[in-house]
Amino acid sequence: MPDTSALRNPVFVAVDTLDLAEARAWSAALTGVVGGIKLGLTFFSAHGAAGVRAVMGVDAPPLFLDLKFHDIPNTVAGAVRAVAPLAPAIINVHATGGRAMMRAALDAAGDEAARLHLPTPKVIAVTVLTSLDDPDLEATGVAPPVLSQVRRLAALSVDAGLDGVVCSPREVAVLRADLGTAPLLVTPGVRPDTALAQDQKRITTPAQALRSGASHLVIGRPITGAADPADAARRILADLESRP
Ligand SMILES: O=c1ccn([C@@H]2O[C@H](COP(=O)(O)O)[C@@H](O)[C@H]2O)c(=O)[nH]1
Repeated sequence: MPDTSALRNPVFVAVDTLDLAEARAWSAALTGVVGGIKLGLTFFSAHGAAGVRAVMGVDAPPLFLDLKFHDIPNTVAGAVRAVAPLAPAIINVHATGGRAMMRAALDAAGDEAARLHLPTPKVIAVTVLTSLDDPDLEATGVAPPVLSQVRRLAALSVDAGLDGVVCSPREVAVLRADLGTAPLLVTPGVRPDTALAQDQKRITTPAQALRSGASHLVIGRPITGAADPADAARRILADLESRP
């Protein structure tokens, strides 16, 4: 079974590119360095399941297939069944899809993995995108602060039986206190001190995210945008190891 334990290596690199050759090169360079590879909407929309297979070599670390499904329960269940043969370690849905949709995703993931004799993927839910702040949330019709909405959706996700949530590292400490040690708390919005925030609005450093209780850190452009992605990832990991 793929090891999704964050304690061994918490960093999942976000491979966000339209270019298949570039994705393969990053994956090869980062295999053995990072704890996992995250493929999301950019890559999957361009290359689909065949692209995922091309990027995930035999030695590749666990796959987080970040497709953020958000639809009615029957449709999400179908999408989950469709990606199950790719053997992702983690898949996700939007928590705002509601309890029945999250249950449908969970059930489909378990049933299809069993049918295919594959390990069951962890199913987690996105709470509030890390690119949103309080005014952005309010503009969507949801009352701020973001933290309240994150707590509400995280509680709903765990109550629905999901394995954890995607949140910003800024919410992790509160969610650990709310939910305990079991749920995966997967955090994008992670930026080393020297990196630009870019379109991320709720960020912390990798060390702060881990110290707060994140189980997995999703880091994309600070690694893939570097001249030497493997070196950038090693620096982040060395920094994490050097801190108590
Ligand atoms: O709330 C969310 C959910 C998912 N993401 C994804 O994580 C990576 C972050 O990449 P960076 O380059 O480190 O910003 C990206 O693939 C997003 O789709 C997120 O950022 N926030």
